[in-house]
Amino acid sequence: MSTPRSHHPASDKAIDTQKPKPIIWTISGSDCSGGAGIAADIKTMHSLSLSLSLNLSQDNVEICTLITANTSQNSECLIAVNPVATEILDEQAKLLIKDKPPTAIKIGLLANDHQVNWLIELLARLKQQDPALITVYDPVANASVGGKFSQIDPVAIQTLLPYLDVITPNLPELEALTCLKTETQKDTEKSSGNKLEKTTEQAALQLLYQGVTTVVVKGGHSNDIGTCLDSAYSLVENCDPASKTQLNTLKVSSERINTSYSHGSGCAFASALTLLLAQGYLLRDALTLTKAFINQGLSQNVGKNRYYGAFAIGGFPTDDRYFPDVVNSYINLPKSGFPSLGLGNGIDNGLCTDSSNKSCKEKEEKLGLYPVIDSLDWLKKLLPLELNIIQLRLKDLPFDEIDRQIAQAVKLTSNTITRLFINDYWQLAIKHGAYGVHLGQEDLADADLKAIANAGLRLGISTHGCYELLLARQLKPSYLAIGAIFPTVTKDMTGQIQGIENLRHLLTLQQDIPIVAIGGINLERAKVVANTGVDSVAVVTAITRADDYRKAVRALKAICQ
Ligand SMILES: Cc1ncc(COP(=O)(O)OP(=O)(O)O)c(N)n1
Ligand SMILES: Cc1ncsc1CCOP(=O)(O)O
Ligand SMILES: [Mg+2]
Repeated sequence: MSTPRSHHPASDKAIDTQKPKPIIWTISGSDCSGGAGIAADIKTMHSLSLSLSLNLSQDNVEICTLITANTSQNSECLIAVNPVATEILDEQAKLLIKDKPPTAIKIGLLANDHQVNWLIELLARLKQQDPALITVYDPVANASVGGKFSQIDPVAIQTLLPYLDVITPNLPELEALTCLKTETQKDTEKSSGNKLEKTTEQAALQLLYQGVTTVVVKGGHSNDIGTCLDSAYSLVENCDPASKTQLNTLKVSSERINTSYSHGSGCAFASALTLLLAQGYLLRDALTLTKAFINQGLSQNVGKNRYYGAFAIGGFPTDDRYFPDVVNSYINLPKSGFPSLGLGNGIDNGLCTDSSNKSCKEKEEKLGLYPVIDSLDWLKKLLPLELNIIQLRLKDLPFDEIDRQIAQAVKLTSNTITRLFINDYWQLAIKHGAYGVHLGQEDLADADLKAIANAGLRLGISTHGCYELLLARQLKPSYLAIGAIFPTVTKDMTGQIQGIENLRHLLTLQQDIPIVAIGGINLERAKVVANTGVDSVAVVTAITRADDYRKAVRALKAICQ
């Protein structure tokens, strides 16, 4: 499965227009009432794709349909399935392969074993031709309105698993696929939450060992009436099946939305996930956005007196209230978060100890330009240019030298208006009393966040997409960085290029935390980035490789103010 977002060219306009248009096949049943199946798939993918682009006229997906069954159902009952012959499906697939080869395939209702066997052959062929093909299977077994869709032999499904990137069972479907009991057991008092979760995890593991790459378990049918937890499980690459830490788990949880208008929400879930993966979102972000999309649809029907009970398909979710909580494993979290940067709110920015120094006490409106530099030489050159913030990002130096340079940098910036952030070395930042620390996602795992907060240091955190942003937001940091906005020569950011549209979407989740944009930002791109409303623009080479760094700083400062 290819998950990284594609590299975007320089300008905003080019970013809007030059994304490859994915072709998505949906192999699913038709619901004559239009709420689920193929109809839900088409509506979901077009609606998401149209609203994904800020330029609303651009529908960035091509959808082809292979209908497996013509079902007779409405919002109250399912009375017939009527499978389509595999000869017809095969004829259609052969035609489509010629001029519309798929980027991704969303699979829904499979009506019988013949169809499963046909699909296995088809996927084997297509995956051989294009190993990047994304396949997502929603193993619909029962209709939400009651009634069984198919009597497929579980062994046939097991043979299908190696050709699937993602399978999206709800808890009853997971039980049916694995013969393991999960959280749907009514017996909640006897079994602790943890024990139940283990069983779900074990069931997911079983499917992973049978060959599917990722199992996304939808928690809608769990006994927990307060929350709804969706989890994605995949194996750590090259893991030893005997080892105990072999699972990668992502969990997103939301308050449960009580509505009976959910007909078609499973199809919408798998379709949204397929579209987002085909658009290049990483699994963690595709999962988070899909959950937000589903919450948005379910919320729209709460308390309304509608005559038909279908899930409401909206656009790309941008409203914070629909986004789930990312379940974190942070321990030792400081309760009240980290100090603010004292921007334009009358709060002392904490930089000045000399009360006679007037300029030092001034409050800025915006953080503005944020140079990230790798030496004391650069710090000395930039300090006279009166920047609100600078980061010292030292790499590949002996520890003693890093210690010495950080101590010196703190001295040089004391009693200036410049906030000095130290990258990575949080202990040395505390030791020498720096203004703040910048940490990446991996750095966070080893950092003592309480010690940083207790020492009164500010904290900036790198994020790359909505999952990490929601995760980092829980720490109440002093700022959040989003990157890389564009491809950059400074650091390998393969698969993490956000683009301007995604930056705009992410800004809707910032709450009151200042946002710093970083990665591949030069003078020309800085205008587009600043126009999104970010609080700060961080750059390395736009300054360090400029012909005239003073001129570059002046120009960038003017854009970013
Ligand atoms: C402002 C800002 N944003 C992002 C980064 C990257 O930090 P990190 O992910 O920890 O990577 P390294 O810089 O350590 O390579 C940053 N330094 N500053
Ligand atoms: C450190 C870092 N983190 C994300 S992108 C990046 C490098 C930014 O450098 P440049 O401004 O030269 O693209
Ligand atoms: Mg780091």
